[in-house]
Amino acid sequence: MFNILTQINKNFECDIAFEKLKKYKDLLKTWNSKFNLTAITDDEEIIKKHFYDSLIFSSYIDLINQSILDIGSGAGFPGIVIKIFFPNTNLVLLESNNKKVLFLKEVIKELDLKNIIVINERAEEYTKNNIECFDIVISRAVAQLNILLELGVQALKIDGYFIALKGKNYDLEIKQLNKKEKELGLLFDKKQIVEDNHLGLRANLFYKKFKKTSSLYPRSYNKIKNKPIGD
Ligand SMILES: C[S@@+](CC[C@H](N)C(=O)[O-])C[C@H]1O[C@@H](n2cnc3c(N)ncnc32)[C@H](O)[C@@H]1O
Repeated sequence: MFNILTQINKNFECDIAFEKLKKYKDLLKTWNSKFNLTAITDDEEIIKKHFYDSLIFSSYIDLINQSILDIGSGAGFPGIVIKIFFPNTNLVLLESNNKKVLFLKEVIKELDLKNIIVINERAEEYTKNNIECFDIVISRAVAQLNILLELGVQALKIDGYFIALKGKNYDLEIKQLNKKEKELGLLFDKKQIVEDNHLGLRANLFYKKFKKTSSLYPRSYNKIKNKPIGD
């Protein structure tokens, strides 16, 4: 059922991981009827559009022993899936929605995942108080790049990677930044483009932190939203 994942990495062929993934999928479907966690409910679609999509980036970066912050984890993408396949990572799932936080905690308990916690807070508050704590900050489908990078950059260590999992409009989002990511202490490093019949175009963008981020960032959410960097 999960064989498609071995296209990303043949080491993903592991009974324990697949067992956890199956449990996760079942929990997602059960809780979805109460909490409306995802519009994707078909088994094959969950595997491709959530599980597979959450792992594509992992072929471009070494995740062993890395501390990772997943901003706006929602129902656990990509954070929970990363944890299942890379058990020796340290994961923080950051999510502002209470119901999603309850679900994430239930998944962690039921799948018996270790070194992973859920924080019920907004990213712009959390990152202000957790400066340079993570090797990797990652996020999928939370905000446009010119907002997202400011929300998360303070929490990233120097030389760490900010990875934004994006779709077909990634080019426009990069243009909107007007190269102002440098002001945050980030440099565009590389991109991974994958085109697929079911997923469409996926663009995983890797930014590297080259210097400390000014304490001016992140600004309040209203300021970020009304005047994103690069505007
Ligand atoms: C569209 S969902 C995407 C969820 C998941 N990353 C995925 O790809 O399926 C966006 C999630 O980000 C959360 N979110 C939005 N802004 C946030 C913020 N500033 N801090 C923390 N979470 C946030 C929302 O509550 C929501 O669960």
